[in-house]
Amino acid sequence: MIQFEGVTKTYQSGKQEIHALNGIDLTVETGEIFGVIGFSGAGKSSLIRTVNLLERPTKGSVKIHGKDISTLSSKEIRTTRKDIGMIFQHFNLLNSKTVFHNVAMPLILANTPKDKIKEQVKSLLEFVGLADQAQKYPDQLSGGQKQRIGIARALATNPSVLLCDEATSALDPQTTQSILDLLRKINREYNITILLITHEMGVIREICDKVAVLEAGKVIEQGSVFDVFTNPQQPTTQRFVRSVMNDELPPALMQQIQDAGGNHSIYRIQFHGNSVGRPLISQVSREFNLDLNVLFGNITELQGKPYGNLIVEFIGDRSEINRALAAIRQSDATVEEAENYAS
Ligand SMILES: Nc1ncnc2c1ncn2[C@@H]1O[C@H](COP(=O)(O)OP(=O)(O)OP(=O)(O)O)[C@@H](O)[C@H]1O
Repeated sequence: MIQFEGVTKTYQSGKQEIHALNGIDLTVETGEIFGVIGFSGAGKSSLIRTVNLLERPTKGSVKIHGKDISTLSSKEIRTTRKDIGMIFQHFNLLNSKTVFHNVAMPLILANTPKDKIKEQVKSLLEFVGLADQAQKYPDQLSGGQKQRIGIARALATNPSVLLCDEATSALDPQTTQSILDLLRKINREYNITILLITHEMGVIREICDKVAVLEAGKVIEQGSVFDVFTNPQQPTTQRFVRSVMNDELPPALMQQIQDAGGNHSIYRIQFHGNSVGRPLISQVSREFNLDLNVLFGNITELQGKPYGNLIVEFIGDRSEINRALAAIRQSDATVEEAENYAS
């Protein structure tokens, strides 16, 4: 478990004070994949650097498995470092050393016997799918392969926590997917807690259990990925969610609605849980004698749960529309007026 309690980080830049973190309270439970998202300058790197002991909080504490890491003795720091693996956007490999040597590095530093190193590096390279690349140099490999070496190196000391600093930001979408699959495998098979920072909401959607949104050094929203994606509260969170959950009407259709004039009753309906599989729209149309014009729709999966999103024009008697909306709200669905689309 990682706990941030009132974490503040202030940098001194000449005479200027830069408040990178302003009282962060977050708890990452053991075995969780926790994502922190924010735009550039939000404070993500500063946050992750307080966990790997590269920065000390100006105020507040960071606890790993209940222990405040700022009060550790140098011996405890060495032990704690072994318990925290880290991977980086630009991999941070030693280009003059072989793949084998890069992965072996943390074990060499920990004075591990040579035969043990050989055995462990072999099994790590097998785990990340690079068993046949041990004698190559990083420059001879692709970005995805380099990140796999980074991951093998991070796992060498059997950490219980893995920190990922924009680990897929330099990779193409297909390679990103394979690295995210590998991270999920590490989490599930070894119960390693993963804390990742990213500016890509797709990464959060793909593998995280929980998410926190960071803005100007503060957590402005946090929760389960399902809750935050289906009901984002803050404008910044809504922007991030929109970047991956395309639920906007095509401009030509929007124009058509506006050109038609009149009062449109256009609503956004979100289906969760049991309501996803039900023929709610046709039932409502029949029962309340309404025409329902589906303008947009998609069904996706979040954390293994189906989630549907429809934008629907209700055509018919106003009082019947109101009754229909009340009936939809009674099921596992939420309805809100899509005001932007009305003329
Ligand atoms: N060592 C430092 N000295 C002075 N200011 C710093 C230092 N490190 C970060 N900052 C400042 O702190 C703020 C937060 O930076 P940080 O790198 O933590 O954000 P970030 O969300 O990781 O951004 P990016 O995605 O661009 O890396 C920024 O205003 C940055 O300029």
